[in-house]
Amino acid sequence: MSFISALKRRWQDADSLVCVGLDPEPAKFPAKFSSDPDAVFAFCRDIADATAPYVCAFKPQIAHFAALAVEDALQRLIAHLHAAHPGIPVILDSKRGDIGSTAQHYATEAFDRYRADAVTANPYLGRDSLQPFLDRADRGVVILCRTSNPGAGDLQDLLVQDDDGVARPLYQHVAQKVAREWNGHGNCALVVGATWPAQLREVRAIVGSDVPFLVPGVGAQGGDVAAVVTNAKTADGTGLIISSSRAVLYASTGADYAEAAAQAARTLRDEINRHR
Ligand SMILES: O=c1ccn([C@@H]2O[C@H](COP(=O)(O)O)[C@@H](O)[C@H]2O)c(=O)[nH]1
Repeated sequence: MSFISALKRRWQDADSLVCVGLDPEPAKFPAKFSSDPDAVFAFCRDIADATAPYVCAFKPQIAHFAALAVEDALQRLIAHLHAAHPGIPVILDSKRGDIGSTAQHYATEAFDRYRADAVTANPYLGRDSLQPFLDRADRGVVILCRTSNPGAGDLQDLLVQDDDGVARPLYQHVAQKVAREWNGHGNCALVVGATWPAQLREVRAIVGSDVPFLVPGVGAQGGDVAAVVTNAKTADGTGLIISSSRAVLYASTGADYAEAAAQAARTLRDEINRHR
């Protein structure tokens, strides 16, 4: 099943738009992991198993594994997610982007090595840099549009003339490219941060209802859940993958870490659903 089909099914089956981000930081792990040589895998597995009933997707962030030189733990974690939670799509957050010949290797890394259902990608190098990802029709390509960080506007807000001579911010061009040219296989999604409610509304107006949004920035970054849902949901009350990492992962650093993570994911799901 394609990424988009699996996502749509999961939105319905779990009645959830929540994505749990898997961003391991061993310094924040509960004490029981201090002498575990496989702590990164074990902690992420426990969090995923506890939160699975409440999510539409998982999003491991590759830098958190690579910095610790535990890419093998990421590989085993994604294998575990597929085996233990079939039907929950896995989005590898690696924000790749390079010339086409190298991008081909990044696509192989994400989809064949890690077996991710979707990958985040940076559009800055243009269409050919995304093509190896776009060509994998069964997998998702989640393209950075308006990111959640405070400096997002430094480049993404720069005004650029479109083909009709109208000046638009760069992030709107990305949205237009996806809607009009890059989504031929129907496998694109966009990253739009929860910290930018006005831009969420603008981008939804540009792309319509066929392009899901991955929305990081609720929880630790302070994004307003109600504004996200109100401004960016589609007519059927879906269209969103609202991602939270630290606020779920480290809801408790005590022995109850898994239960606390499950509670945080459930609470977020319920808050989102009140506004759908
Ligand atoms: O615009 C973006 C794109 C990606 N991210 C990633 O999402 C999580 C956010 O973590 P929180 O702990 O929920 O703040 C993290 O992996 C980022 O790399 C983003 O925040 N904004």
